[in-house]
Amino acid sequence: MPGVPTLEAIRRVPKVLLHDHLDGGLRPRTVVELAAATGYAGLPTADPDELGRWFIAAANSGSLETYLETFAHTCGVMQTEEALVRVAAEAAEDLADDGVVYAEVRYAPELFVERGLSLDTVVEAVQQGFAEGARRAAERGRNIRVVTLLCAMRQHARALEIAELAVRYRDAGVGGFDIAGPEEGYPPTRNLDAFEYLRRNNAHFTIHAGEAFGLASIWEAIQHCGAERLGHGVRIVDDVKTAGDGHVQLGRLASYVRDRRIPLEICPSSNVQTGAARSIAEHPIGLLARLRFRVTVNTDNRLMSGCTVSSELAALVDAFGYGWADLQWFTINAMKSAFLDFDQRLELINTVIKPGYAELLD
Ligand SMILES: O=c1[nH]cnc2c1ncn2[C@@H]1O[C@H](CO)[C@@H](O)[C@H]1O
Ligand SMILES: [Zn+2]
Repeated sequence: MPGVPTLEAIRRVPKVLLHDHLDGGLRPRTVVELAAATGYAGLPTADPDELGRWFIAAANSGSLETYLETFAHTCGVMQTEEALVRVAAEAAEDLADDGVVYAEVRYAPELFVERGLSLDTVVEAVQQGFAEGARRAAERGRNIRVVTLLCAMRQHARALEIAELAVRYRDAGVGGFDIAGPEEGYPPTRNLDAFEYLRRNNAHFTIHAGEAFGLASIWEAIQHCGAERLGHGVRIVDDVKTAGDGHVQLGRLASYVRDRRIPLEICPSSNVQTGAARSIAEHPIGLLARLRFRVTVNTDNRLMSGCTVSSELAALVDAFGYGWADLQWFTINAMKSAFLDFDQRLELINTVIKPGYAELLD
């Protein structure tokens, strides 16, 4: 089936996901059922279809801060071990059904302790859920490997504690660390102690930067904090100048990011919803991919954007005319950038990804 990649065909090829939030990927029906089971009374509606539409509309706000308000409801229903196990298991199954073969799913453990769970219990419940979900998917012939990333929230002051948690569980499925939450007013250097601790312990971390705020945030994340990857990072285009004759010139920071092959975890639909990009067609990913930055394509929040990895890729095919070779490039970029041992990354590239695209490339 070479030719233009359709959504159905894209769903069948192996894909890799590096930036997906556990609390942004629940099934609407699960939110409703967990609200009933746990006594959470804050949902705007108990009808799953309506609720799904509500999340997308509410997240379509044009600002990161308003977009983030929708997480009160998902976190509200994720305060018990049973709920965490179920949400993680369903996430693994949904990603596997979309053809994702390797995923890094992130969440902030500190958001799930409102009813007395300990941080350790939260991590163990989520790991159990992913193991169960991956096993159920494998029974249906869908193999997926899921690694978790622990986020600290920028506006709280628990980053060091969460970094320690990530290191404590690194041999139990936790692949790394991240900071999330509102970007403006919360520069990554506020959490320098956490990043220094992680580096001393040879641990992996990415930082949400260059989404709602610009180059200063990206520069701090890389040069002060030592981030290996950038969550979003789209604002790096502010350091790329295109002259009237089409000549493109990279500033020092953009050059550094490209030269060092620092992965950009791009989430197109999410960026349109928060106002970081005007539309998919005008999204900086087109330019960044053309300039051969280490671009990866991600969902961010499947519930709030009503998307999957396949639908994000299909939207890019529509907007930029990408073919199978481009989709394989995004996928291999992501696999190369994963917080996974080098030999395991290589094995997935050679035994799963390349064979999955081989007959589509002419
Ligand atoms: O695009 C984003 N930028 C910054 N923070 C985000 C984004 N998406 C989700 N979260 C935040 O990350 C927390 C942990 O998963 C979520 O609760 C949400 O507040
Ligand atoms: Zn994110």
